[in-house]
Order: sequence, then C-alpha cells, then structure tokens
Amino acid sequence: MRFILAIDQGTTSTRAILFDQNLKVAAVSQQEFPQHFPASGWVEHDAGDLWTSAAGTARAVIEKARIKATSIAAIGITNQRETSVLWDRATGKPLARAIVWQDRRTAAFCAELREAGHEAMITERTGLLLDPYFSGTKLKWLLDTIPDARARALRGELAFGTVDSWLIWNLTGGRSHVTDATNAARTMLFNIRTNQWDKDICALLDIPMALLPEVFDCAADFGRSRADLFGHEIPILGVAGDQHAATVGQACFTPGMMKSTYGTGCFAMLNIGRDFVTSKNRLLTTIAYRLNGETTYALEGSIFIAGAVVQWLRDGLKIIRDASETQPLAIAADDTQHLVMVPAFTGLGAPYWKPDCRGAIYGLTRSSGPKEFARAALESVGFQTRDLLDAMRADWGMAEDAILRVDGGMVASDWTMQFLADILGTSVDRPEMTETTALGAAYLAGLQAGLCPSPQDFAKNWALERRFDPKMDAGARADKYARWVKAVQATMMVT
Ligand SMILES: Nc1ncnc2c1ncn2[C@@H]1O[C@H](COP(=O)(O)OP(=O)(O)O)[C@@H](O)[C@H]1O
Ligand SMILES: O=P(O)(O)OC[C@H](O)CO
Repeated sequence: MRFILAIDQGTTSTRAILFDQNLKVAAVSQQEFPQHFPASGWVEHDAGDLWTSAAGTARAVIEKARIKATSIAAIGITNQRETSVLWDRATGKPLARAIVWQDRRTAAFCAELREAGHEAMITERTGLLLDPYFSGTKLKWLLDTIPDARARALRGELAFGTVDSWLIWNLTGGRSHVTDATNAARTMLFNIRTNQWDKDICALLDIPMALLPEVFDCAADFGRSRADLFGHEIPILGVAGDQHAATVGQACFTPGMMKSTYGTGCFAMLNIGRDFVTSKNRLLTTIAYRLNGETTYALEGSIFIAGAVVQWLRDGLKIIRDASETQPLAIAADDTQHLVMVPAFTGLGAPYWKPDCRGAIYGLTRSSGPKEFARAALESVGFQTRDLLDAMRADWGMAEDAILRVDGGMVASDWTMQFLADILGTSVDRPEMTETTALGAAYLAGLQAGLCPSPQDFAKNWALERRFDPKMDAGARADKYARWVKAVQATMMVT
C-alpha cells in the first residue's frame, strides 16, 4: 500500500492527514499554535510555529499509522491563504512575524490606492479588490517598516512567500522557493489572466520582484523533502490554497458547481470554467485550480466570521461551553423574537468590503437571552452566504436548481445547514468526507504521482451524507432576509 501525506496549515491549527492510495484516511494529527494580536485589527503568527507544527504533525501522523516514510509516494500541501512571510535566504530566518490574512493594518493604504484610482486596474488583472486581506500591501508594510529590508530585497537576499512557499522552503532545506497558481492568485501581485507576476502592480507597491517565488500548477514537482526530516526524501507534488483544495476535494470540476467551507470564516467558490469573468457585484475572481497549464477560474465570496461567531458565544459571552450546544439553544429560541446579529467583528468581507465596520445586534427585548443569541449567531452564517449566492447569481448565469456542497467544522450543525438551505432556497449537500481541504491536497499530489484517477473519475467517488432541501415558505424567507439586509445597512451606517 502506498500513502499520500497531506499537510493542512490552517489559521488556528495545523493538521497532517495520511491518506492511503485509495484516498481513505489512515491517520490524523493536529496541533494548535499561538495567535498574536499586537494591536487592534492586527493578527500575526510566528512563522517558526507554522513550520514546526507542520513538521511535528507530519512526523506524528507517520508514527501513528506505523508506516515507513518510504511508502509515502508524495506530499500535498494546503494552507491558510494570503498570510505573508518574509525571510532571509541565507539563514532561512523570518524577518518578522507572519502577517495573517485577517490583519487590517494596511486598510488606510488600501483606501489611498483606491482614491488614487488604482482599483479597476488591480481588479482587471488580479480579480481581487483593494482590501488589506490580500498579501501585496502586507508585504509592502514589511518592506517599509523593517530597517534595510527593501535594499536587501533588491540585492536578492530576501524571499517572500505565502505559507505554502514557506513550508516548502523549510521542507526542502531551502532548495525550492516556489508556490502554486492558486496561492499566487491571492497576493494581489499576480496577473491571473497571463499567469505571471505583474510588474506594474509590483512597481506601484514598490515590491522588488526578486522576492517572489516561481509559480507552478497545483499538481507539479515542487521539490523533495530533506532526507533527515522523515528518514527519506519525499517529493512534494501537490499544492493549493485551502479554499481551492476544498473545491478540488468537493470535486467541483464542472462550471456551475460550487462549494462553501464553514470554518473560522466562510469561503464560497463557484467554478466558472476557463474564462475570466470580472464580478460586478463585489465578489473576487480567482484561480480555482491550474492543471496541465490550464487555468480554471472561480468566483469567490469570502466572509471573515462564520464559526468564529460560535467561538465568541463560547469564549466571549460564555453562554455555551461547546460549539455543539448552539443547536439545542437555537431550536428552543422564542419564535416571536427577531434578533439579527451582524458579526462584523473584523469588518465585513464580500460583498461589502468594509474593513472598519464592526458588529451589531438588533431586535433585543427584555426576554432575549442565550437561546435567541445562539439562533441569531447561526442564522448570520446563512444570511451572509445568501449575500454571496445572490451576488454569484447576478454575476454568472447559475442554474436555478444549483446545489451548494458544504464542508468545514460548522457543517456538523444540522440546524445551521437546514437554515442555510431555507434562506438560500437552494439544496445543501453535506458529503460523507468533510476533510475536503486535505483530501483536495492529497488528490493533487496523488494525481501528479500517478496514483490517483482523472478528475472525472475522482468526482465519481464523491459521496453524499445528507441533503438539506429548503422547507421555509417563500414569504417567510423574503421577510427574514429583508430584515438582515436592513440590519447590515444600519451597521455600515453606524460603524
Ligand atoms: N456543532 C457545531 N455547531 C456550530 N459550530 C461549530 C460546530 N462544530 C464546530 N463549529 C465551529 O466550526 C469552527 C471549526 O471548524 P474548522 O473547519 O476546524 O475551522 P478552521 O479550519 O478555520 O480552524 C469553529 O469556529 C467552531 O466554532
Ligand atoms: O485557515 P482557514 O480555514 O480559516 O482559511 C483561511 C482562508 O484561506 C483565508 O483566505
């Protein structure tokens, strides 16, 4: 039996999952690492933690499965996207902590660029909007604030990378400075039409191009792990940003297919095929995946707070001890109350893009309590997804009966999935395999290794665990959604 090692480096934890050659999970290892919040709206990770947790979980999973590293045919990597690392090529040491995708410190600079009229050009080339979410302005901030960094970058002494690049650099002992097209697509420095780093945008942000990694397809030869890490060199053959890997893991290979992943945030992706489409409704255009040099595009809606609102009920309000307690509370909530929660804790993402907006709750009465808060929190995830799907429908002629495939930790909540189907008016499919992100990375690596079948055949293995069909009547759906729309408008006005 041969195995594929998938490393899923996420925002709050790193997971290593060992798949057998039939893509069945053989063992899992997970490790959390510290989050750093040095100032309001700032979020950092110690890049060393990202690497040691990846290496540690990878070693642990091999031990757990009691297999020899020689039976691992390939490594697949998937990662939190946009998070930016700058390191010294000679020492391999990061120059600062990684700036995480959630970090808002470059909001003012993004506003300046917008006011100077640069947004249309950036969107036309990168598919992205001017928001601190993406790597470009984070890298500029690092170069502006670390003494001597820009001069050293110009001399070719430094390397920039998203987390995949950083992990591959370390796995290969500094032999490979590479990334894949999906991660490059999130930097705001990569032209996703020509599949090249964009000289003009790099010049606009004063970013020396010598910093940038070489960009490969998602299934490619990214280098080999150092022999001393696992006792044997293992080729790295698959790489994709986590939402792109989930799109692959959910087998959304046909235009019109879409998935939504509910972890800390929520990220919906609609496969739009081989043609670039610019969103007219404030969605992002991105590379779903690139295989054999052929780019498949997607429209993406990114919501910053989904499962994190449940974490807030647990850690902030302390009205639950475990995420699963939200479901019985939501079921028991008073139907006559209409609480609406807008969880804009770190600003609003798609389709509003308001980095400075903050959250709000509407409709409070003397009898509002934990039950109503829990229901409003779970409903906020459905409402936000509806915003995205409406924008997708307006941008791209999606079939009326298009089905949404879901994954991520929050899909364990049946109540939330039923509400999602109800408020979307669309069926929601929950697959048997919910570790779709790691599965996608393993599949890409297995494809390159010659172990996995074609995308069409892989798609046949996708198995439904449960379908949630819409049950809410159209009038109730319209009323509820109208209340959400008003609440978001009011929140944007006030904060
Ligand atoms: N039964 C549940 N009901 C509601 N939310 C849940 C449930 N189980 C997990 N979650 C939420 O899902 C998130 C964890 O999902 P996961 O996919 O592991 O996230 P990430 O990869 O972003 O760390 C947490 O924010 C948690 O609050
Ligand atoms: O690590 P996750 O699952 O929260 O995903 C983060 C996204 O890739 C950010 O764009």
